Amino acid sequence: MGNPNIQISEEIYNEALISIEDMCLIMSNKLLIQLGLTAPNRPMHDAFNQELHRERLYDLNDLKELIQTNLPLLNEQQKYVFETLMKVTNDETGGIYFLDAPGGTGKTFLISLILATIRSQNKIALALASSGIAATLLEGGRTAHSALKLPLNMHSNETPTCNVSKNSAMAKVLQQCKLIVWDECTMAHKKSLEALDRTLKDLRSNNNRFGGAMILLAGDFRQTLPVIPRSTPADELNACLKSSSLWKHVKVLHLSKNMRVELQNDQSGNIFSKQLIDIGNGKFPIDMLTGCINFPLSFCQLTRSKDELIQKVFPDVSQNYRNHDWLSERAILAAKNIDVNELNFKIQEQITGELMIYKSVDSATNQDDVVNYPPEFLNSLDLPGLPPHNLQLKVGSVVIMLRNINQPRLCNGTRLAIKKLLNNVIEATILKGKYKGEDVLIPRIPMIPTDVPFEFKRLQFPVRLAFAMTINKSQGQSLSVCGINLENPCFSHGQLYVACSRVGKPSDLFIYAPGNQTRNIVYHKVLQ
Ligand SMILES: Nc1ncnc2c1ncn2[C@@H]1O[C@H](COP(=O)(O)OP(=O)(O)OP(=O)(O)O)[C@@H](O)[C@H]1O
Repeated sequence: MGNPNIQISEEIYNEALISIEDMCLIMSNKLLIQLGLTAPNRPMHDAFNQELHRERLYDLNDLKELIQTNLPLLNEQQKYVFETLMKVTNDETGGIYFLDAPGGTGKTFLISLILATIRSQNKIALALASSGIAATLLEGGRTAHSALKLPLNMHSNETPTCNVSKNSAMAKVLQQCKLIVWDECTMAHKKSLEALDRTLKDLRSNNNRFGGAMILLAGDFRQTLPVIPRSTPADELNACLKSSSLWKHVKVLHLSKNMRVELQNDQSGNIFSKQLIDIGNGKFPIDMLTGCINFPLSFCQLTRSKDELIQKVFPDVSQNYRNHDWLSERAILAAKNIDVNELNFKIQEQITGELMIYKSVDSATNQDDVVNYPPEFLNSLDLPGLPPHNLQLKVGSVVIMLRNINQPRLCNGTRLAIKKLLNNVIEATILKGKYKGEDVLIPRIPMIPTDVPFEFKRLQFPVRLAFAMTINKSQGQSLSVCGINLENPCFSHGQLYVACSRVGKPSDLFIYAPGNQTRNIVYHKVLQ
C-alpha cells in the first residue's frame, strides 16, 4: 500500500474490497453492500463461511508444539483440572464448569493448553472473554458481546437471546463447537449467560442446558462485578452470574497455587500474594472507628500527595515518555473518572509539544428529541466508556481504545502511544500485547451510549487519555509499576483488589490514600 507506483488492477481492487469486507464482518457482521458500499465479487456463501474457516485456521504444528512444551509443566492442581475438563469434552456429555482462579495461578496458561488440545484434533473450541483485553490473551479470543451478538440493553430485556440467526456462519460454529470458554466471566451479566443457554438450545435443537454443549467459565469473584449504571450493591449482586438460576448446575474447579510467585522465587511476592487474597476476601483488618483498612508498610509504597504519586510512577516523564517500553509498563489507577481526568491532565502537561483539540459532533438520533437535547447539552455530557467532547491530545501521550474497532489488534482496552495527530485521523503505536510496536490509524467513529435515557450519537476518535485510568478499565491489564489514587475511595466490590493486583510485588505498588486509610468493599455473599 505504501508503493505509489502500484497499478491498481481489477483483481487488486477486488482483493482490497474483500479485505475491507472481512473487517466489516468482524466488526459489525455486515457485508459492504449492507453498509451502502460497493460489494466485492465473491459468492455470499464464501463471505459468511469465513467464521467457520477462522475457527479451523490454526496451525497444527504450532498447536502440537505448545502441547508438547506445556503439558508436562502442569502442576498437580492444573493437571487435575486439565484431565477433568478434557474427559468431559471428549465424552461430549456437556456440562457447565467454573474455573475459580485468582490472578497468577495459571488460568490463561491452562485454558490455552485446553484450547490447543481440542483444536489439534481438528475440532472447534471457541474462546470468549468479557473484556477486549482478556480476549487478546487467548489464541483466537474475542469478546462475548461481539461474537455472540448479545443485545446491548441486557438489563432491561427480560429474556434476551443472542442475535445469531440459524443460517449464519456463527450458528454453524456454535452448533459444531466442542467447548466454549468464557474468560473473565465474573464481569458478565447473568442474562448474557442465560441468552447463550437459550440460543444454544435453539441452534443445536437440543433442550438440555446449553444445548448439550460444554461450557467453561473462568474468572475470580474477588474482582469487579458487572457494571450497572446508577446501581445499588443489591443490583450488582442480582446481575452477577451467581444469581442466575443456571448457577446451581455449575461444577467448580479451583486453582490456588500462585505460579507467578513460584516462578520468581521471591519471598516478598509470596507474602504480597497472601495479602492480596486477604484484601479480595475482605479479611484485611478493619479499623472499627473508621470502617477503613490501614495499609501495612510491607504491602506498598505510600506517598504523601498526588504529585508525589505522579513523580513515583512517571519519574522524568518529560524525557522518558519517548520510550514506549517504559511507558507501557506503568499507569495510575483511581476509582472515579474525575480523579483520572485530573491526573491525565497533569501528566500530559509535563510533555512538551503542541496540544491538539478535537471536538466531537453530537446529535440526538431520534428526530423528536432534537429540540429537547440541543448539541450544547450533549457536548456537556462526560460519560464513562465514551470519549470526551473536548479531546485534548499531544504526540507521545498514552491513550486507551474505547471500542473494538479491529479485534484482536485494536480492541476496547488496548493502550497506545500517540505518534501523529492529523485532522481526520490519529496515528498511534500499540503499547502492549502480541501487536506491541505496530502503528495503527484510528478514525473518528459514531458512538451511541447505552446508559442514558435517550439516544444520542457522538462522532469522535474512540480514545481517552490513559496515563491514568479507572480501576474497572484496568481489569486484565498487568503492569510493572502501578500507582493508585484513593483520594476518592473505591465504591464497589473488588475494586481495591483489582487495583492492587496489577503488580506482583510491594516495591512496584505506590498508593496515595489520605490518612493512609481506605475503604475495601467486598460483597461476602458473592464469595460464598
Ligand atoms: N505449570 C506452569 N509451568 C510454568 N509456567 C507456568 C505454569 N502455570 C503458569 N505459568 C506461568 O505463570 C505465569 C502466570 O500464569 P497465567 O498468566 O496463566 O495466570 P493467570 O491465572 O491467567 O493470571 P492473571 O489472571 O493475573 O493474568 C505466566 O507467566 C505463565 O506462563
